[in-house]
Amino acid sequence: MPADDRTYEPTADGPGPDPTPPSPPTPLATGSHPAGAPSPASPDDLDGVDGAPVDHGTPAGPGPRALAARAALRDVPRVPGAPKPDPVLVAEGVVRRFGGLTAVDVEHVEIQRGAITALIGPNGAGKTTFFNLLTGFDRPDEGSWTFEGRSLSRVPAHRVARRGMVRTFQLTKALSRLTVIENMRLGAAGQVGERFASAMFRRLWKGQEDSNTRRADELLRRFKLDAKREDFAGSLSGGQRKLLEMARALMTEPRMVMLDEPMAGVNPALTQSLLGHVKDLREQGMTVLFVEHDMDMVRDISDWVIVMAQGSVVAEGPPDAVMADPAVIDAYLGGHHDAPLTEEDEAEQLAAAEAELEHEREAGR
Ligand SMILES: Nc1ncnc2c1ncn2[C@@H]1O[C@H](COP(=O)(O)OP(=O)(O)OP(=O)(O)O)[C@@H](O)[C@H]1O
Repeated sequence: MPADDRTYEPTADGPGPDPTPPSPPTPLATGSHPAGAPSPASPDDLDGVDGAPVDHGTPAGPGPRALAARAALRDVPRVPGAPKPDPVLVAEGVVRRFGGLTAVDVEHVEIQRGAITALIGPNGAGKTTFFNLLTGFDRPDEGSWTFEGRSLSRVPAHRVARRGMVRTFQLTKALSRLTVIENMRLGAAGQVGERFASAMFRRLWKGQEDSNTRRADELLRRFKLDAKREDFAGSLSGGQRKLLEMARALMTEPRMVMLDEPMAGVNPALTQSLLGHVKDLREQGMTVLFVEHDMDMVRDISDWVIVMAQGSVVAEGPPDAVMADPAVIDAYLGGHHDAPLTEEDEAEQLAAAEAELEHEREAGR
């Protein structure tokens, strides 16, 4: 299958060693930064890509677009699949099975334009699989969805990006071996996974001194990564990688940005800066959908929260209401991956992992 037509690009390779481990999936726990606390922003954070000042509403309170998003969602019924006043993304009957396991079974979901929506749920709830489907990195067994009123079903990832919807994906090993500016140039091509990264990169390298480079440099300045321009992406800290992922996603000037665990592996020193940047996306008129286990972040920046459990949407509403919902707490407590492993489970998982490794070794011979 030609590179441009592939639909599934697993990004199993995570980033290299990070100074801070990812935050554990603590069910609905709160941590270092207070719920709902505004994030302090430096004056630099208030500049848009084009230099226009952007008010993301800190530290004085929510910005104008945040207030508008919350007002628009105020009367939305707090039920799974609730219709939104101005949905930018509508998914209908999306099902993805892996053998006998139904990983995603979303009856109906709508994402409000211009709002920050969090997608939460226990480990294995199907959040990442749903992200992969919506962004063309995987194909569903059933279902359809539209973005800005046009069908996106069966549209491959790079075309999804061209339509204005991008997602961040982890910096794979291949991308870690490229410099920061090279990663940014690659971002101009839309979303590509590791397998195609180097091929795409060679193609892009030809016209390097073009407008893409100018935009890349503007974004690097905005995300305070300009000093790292020529460094290998693999040498960045966990938080800087997240910033790079976000900056790279903005290369295609998207209207909707999907962030997969933006806080995982981020040093507390960079937390507020990252939150500020996500709020900036909303203040610039973008829609944000993000998967996150860090409930502080969810509370702090979301206008709306959608909860998945066992593949389905089980609750929706504003952050505080959702987090107090007994059905949500049950869903988390019922998340089988969150339960402590028994010794037997542990031995079983170890044996399965060893068998898989052995299988790979044999296949490689
Ligand atoms: N390629 C695959 N092959 C087989 N099963 C898969 C595959 N991808 C995901 N699954 C299974 O589908 C279910 C949903 O996984 P998914 O990663 O989407 O959950 P998640 O909510 O993103 O979890 P987490 O919060 O831990 O990232 C899990 O049971 C997972 O093991």
